[in-house]
Amino acid sequence: MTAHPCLTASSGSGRMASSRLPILLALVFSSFSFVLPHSNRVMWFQDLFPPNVCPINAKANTFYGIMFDAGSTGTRIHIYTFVQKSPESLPELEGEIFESVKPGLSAYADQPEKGAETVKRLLDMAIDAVPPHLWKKTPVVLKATAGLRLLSEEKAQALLLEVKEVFEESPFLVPENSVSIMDGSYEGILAWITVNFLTGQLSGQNKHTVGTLDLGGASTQITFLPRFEETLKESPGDFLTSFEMFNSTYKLYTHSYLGFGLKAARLATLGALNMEAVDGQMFRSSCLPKQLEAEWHFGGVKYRYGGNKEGETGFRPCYLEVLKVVKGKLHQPDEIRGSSFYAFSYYYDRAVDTNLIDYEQGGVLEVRDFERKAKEVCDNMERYNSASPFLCMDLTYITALLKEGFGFRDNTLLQLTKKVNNIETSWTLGATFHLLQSLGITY
Ligand SMILES: Nc1nc2c(ncn2[C@@H]2O[C@H](COP(=O)(O)OP(=O)(O)O)[C@@H](O)[C@H]2O)c(=O)[nH]1
Ligand SMILES: [Ca+2]
Repeated sequence: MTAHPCLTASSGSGRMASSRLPILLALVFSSFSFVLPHSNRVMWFQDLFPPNVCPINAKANTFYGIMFDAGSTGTRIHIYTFVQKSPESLPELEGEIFESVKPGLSAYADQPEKGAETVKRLLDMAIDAVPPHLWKKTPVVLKATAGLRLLSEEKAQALLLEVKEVFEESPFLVPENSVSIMDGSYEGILAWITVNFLTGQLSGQNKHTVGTLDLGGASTQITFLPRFEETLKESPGDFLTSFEMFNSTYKLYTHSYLGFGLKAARLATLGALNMEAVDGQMFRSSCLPKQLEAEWHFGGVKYRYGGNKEGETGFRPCYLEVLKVVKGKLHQPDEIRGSSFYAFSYYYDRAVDTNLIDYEQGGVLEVRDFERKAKEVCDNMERYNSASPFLCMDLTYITALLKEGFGFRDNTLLQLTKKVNNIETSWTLGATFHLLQSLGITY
């Protein structure tokens, strides 16, 4: 059978996600208020590539936005497709093409050109996905997060400069400030916008927004819309930010804790975070299998680590080690104790790794579920068959971060979500809305 031309045109390894399921996501670009009309439309060829993202089938009313997430552990491209069916109707978010590469840009701190090359390879996917006559109208932006925040200014800027060159050489629209390090508070706000938009909470009268928890490699964010006056009064000033989008102003509680991402926390637990010259030093922990001795590369630095050969291992000593990393270091808003949160990134990944949730479906957990798994893994470390020697440490850190860091209760509910209506729950969608808004792009 001959492959459909659409498949040939977009045959990269990219995955196309379409918001084809009952909800079609519509947005009003003029006012940027978003509505969620219902549709049971079945798209032609929908399981492979919906026609609207196939260049050969692209309709005149399709437009695109390209957002790169330069995270500490990987670089990802999100190519969003919007469709306006008639001049009177509202443009709709139609789908997303998503692809990622590892490691992240910060691993190329001393080879900025090589780092930029990884961005170029991802951008080539957009050349296939966006029809040529729309290239000039399609904005491309890269925002870096904690990995680059932790590099020296000089090294980070060298990387960003090389990426900027890649963008300038591409046929896409390169807005001012298209390559930058994102402020941590935006990371939380934009992820909150994404999740609440995708779950339909930003439209209509009865807005019941949900808080979001993102656990990256190098930093972690918590964001929610405070309901109680107390929270506004008791929070440090820089934890509260007003943000305007979709014709509403949201006064959000948000904070990004740099150095509290899962991988940075491993280094902190090992006592190796921010060590300038590691020089073959061995870092040991009771959270690792006793006999383990290995090497680990993070942010372009090599670390040697191992288990407590002679000493204790297991959940209790591990928890005490990890506690030192989080105890008293995070602000604890009372209001969150009883509420439920959407959680993604490494919360999701580690819950999948330990069969707490299904990879495709996600699920709802209580904070104590992470603790139960941490005990199970840490107290059976020699027998537990895990892909990563850090599984005990990671689960213990997640438990301590949630309970002792943020102050959640054992029974606080966490909605573990990777995708909503087939769109990745990432700050990148919120950032794309913001970008299109600032560029005044309407069809
Ligand atoms: N759901 C979702 N998770 C993502 C996406 N991109 C990265 N992640 C997760 O983010 C985590 C890595 O964090 P990363 O962004 O590299 O580090 P950061 O710079 O500290 O935020 C891993 O758990 C990834 O699975 C995405 O588009 N969607
Ligand atoms: Ca991230």
